[in-house]
Amino acid sequence: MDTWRPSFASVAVLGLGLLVLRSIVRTLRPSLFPPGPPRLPIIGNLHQIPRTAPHIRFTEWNRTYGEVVGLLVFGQPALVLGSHRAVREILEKRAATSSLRPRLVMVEDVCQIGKFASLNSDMDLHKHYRRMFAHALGSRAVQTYWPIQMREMRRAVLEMLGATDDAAWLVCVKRAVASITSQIVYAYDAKTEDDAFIAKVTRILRSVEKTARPGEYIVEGLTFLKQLPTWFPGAGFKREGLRIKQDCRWLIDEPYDDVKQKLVAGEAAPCFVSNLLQDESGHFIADMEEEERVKWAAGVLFGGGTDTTVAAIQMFLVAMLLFPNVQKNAQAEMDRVIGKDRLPSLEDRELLPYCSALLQETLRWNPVVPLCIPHVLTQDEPYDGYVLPRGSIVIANSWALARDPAVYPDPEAFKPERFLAPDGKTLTSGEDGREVFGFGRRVCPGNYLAEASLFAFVCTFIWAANLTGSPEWDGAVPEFEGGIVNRPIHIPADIRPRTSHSQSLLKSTVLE
Ligand code: HEM
Repeated sequence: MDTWRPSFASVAVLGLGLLVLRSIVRTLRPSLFPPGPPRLPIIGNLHQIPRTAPHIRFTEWNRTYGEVVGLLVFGQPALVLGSHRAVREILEKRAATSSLRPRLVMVEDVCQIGKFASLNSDMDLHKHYRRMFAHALGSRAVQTYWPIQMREMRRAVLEMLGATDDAAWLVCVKRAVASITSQIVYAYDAKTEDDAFIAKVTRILRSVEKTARPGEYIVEGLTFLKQLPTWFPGAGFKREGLRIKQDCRWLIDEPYDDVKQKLVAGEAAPCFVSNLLQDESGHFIADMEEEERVKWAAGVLFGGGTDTTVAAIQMFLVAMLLFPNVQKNAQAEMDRVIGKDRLPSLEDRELLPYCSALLQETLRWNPVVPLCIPHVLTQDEPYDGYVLPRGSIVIANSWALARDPAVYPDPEAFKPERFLAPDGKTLTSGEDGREVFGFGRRVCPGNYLAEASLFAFVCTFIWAANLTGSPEWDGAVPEFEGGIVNRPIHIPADIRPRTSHSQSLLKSTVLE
C-alpha cells in the first residue's frame, strides 16, 4: 500500500495556513495587550514600521499610546518601551524573564552563529560570556588598556589634521577603533588603514549584523522556508547563510589559533584571549568547551565595539559643528587645566568635568543605537493593568528615553551643563545619558571601554584641533542613516590644528 509522503509544496501550504491562522487569532488580541496603532489583518503593524529611522515613528507612538506600545507583526507580539520607568520595571527589575534574545531562524538555523554573545539565547552560556566580559572589560580592568587607547586616538586626530574631508577622517577613526579592539582582544596591532585582517573581519561582521536586522529575511516570518534545499530557486538566503557560517568559523578560529600558538611558545602578549586561557603562572588551562566559548566571546567584541564607537565619534564631530560655543567652552577648560605644553590623557578625566559632560551629552543627544537590541519575554508579565505576553519581543526605545523632557528638559538642545552639578566641577548623579548602552543583564559589556576610547578622542581633539563649518555648509543639521547604528551621512566641516605648536607636540608624541 502507498503511504502518503509530505511533498515540499504540501508542507509549504500547511505552514502558510497555520501562519495565517495564528496571525488572525493574534490580531484579535484581548484588550489586556498594551495599546498601539491600529493593525491590518494578518500582517498587523508591519506596513507602519519604516525601514529607516524606525525610532522616530516608535517615539511618536510612545507619545500617543503610552510608555509601553503593543505591536503585532504576523501574529508576533512586540513591545516598545518608551520611558525610564518601563525599562527599569521590565528589563531591570524583571531581568530574570526579559534577558533572552529572540530566537532568529537566520542566526540559529541557517547560519548557525547563535553562539555570538550578542545574539545567543541560551542563558547558561550567556552567564559564562558575561563572566569573561566582566573579568576583561570591567571598570578597573579597562584601565590597563588606556595606553593603547590614548596612542591610537592621538594618532587618529593627527591623521585627521592632515586629511581633507569627512570621508578621509572616517578612515582614520575606523582604523584607530579597529586597532584598539584587535590589540585588546588578540594583541594584534593594525598599523595601516587597509589592514587585510581588519578589512576581512569588518566585512564578515557586516553580514552578521544583517542576519539580526528586523525585517531583513522573509524566513523570519515564514519559518518553514528554512526547509528549502540550498539549490532551490528563491533559497538565496540559504546560500548566503552557508557563506556567513563558513566566514564566521574562520573569524573565530583564525585569530584565536594565532594567540594560542604564541601562548604555547611562551610569546603571547597579554590580551582578552590569552588572559582567559592561562592561569597566573602562565599555564594553559582551558578545556575544549571553554576554548570554544572564548573563541565566540572574542569574535563578538569586534562586532559590538567598532561601528558603535566610530559612530559616537562622528556624532561628537556633528555636535562641534552645530554648537560652536560648546567647542569653545571645552577648549577654554582644556587651556585652563592642561595648558599648551602637554597633551591631555585619560588620567585627566576628573580634572576636565566640562569635557566629560560633553561626552555624556554626545551619547544622549543623538544615541548611536537608538533602538536597543531586542530582548524577549519568557513568561507573561503584568504591567500597569496590562498583560505583556510570553514570547513578546521587547525593544527599549533609547531614543525616546534620551529625549524625555521630564528627565532631560529641552531635550533637543545640546547642553553639557545638564550633567554638571551646580558647582560646575563634578558630574551629577542620576540619569547620565547612558541609555544608549542598553539595560539589565544585556547591558553593553564594552561600555567602560567605549567611554574611555571616546574620551581619549574627545580630549585630544579639543586640545589639538578646531572644527568649523566648511564653505559649502548651509547651516542645516546633517542627515543621519543606519540600521542598528545611527550615524551622520556627511559632516560638512573643516578641521584645522589649533596652533602649529599643538600640532607638532601631538606629532612628536605619536611618533615617540
Ligand atoms: C559607543 C559605543 C557602544 C554603544 C553605544 C553600544 C551599545 C550597545 C547596546 C545598546 C547593546 C545591547 C544592550 C541590550 O541588549 O540591552 C550592546 C551590547 C553589546 N555590546 Fe556594546 N556598545 C558600544 C561599544 C561596545 C564595545 C567597545 C564593545 C566591546 C569591545 C561592545 C560589546 C558589546 C557586546 C559583546 C554586547 C552584547 C551583550 C549581550 O548580549 O549580553 N560594545 N552594546
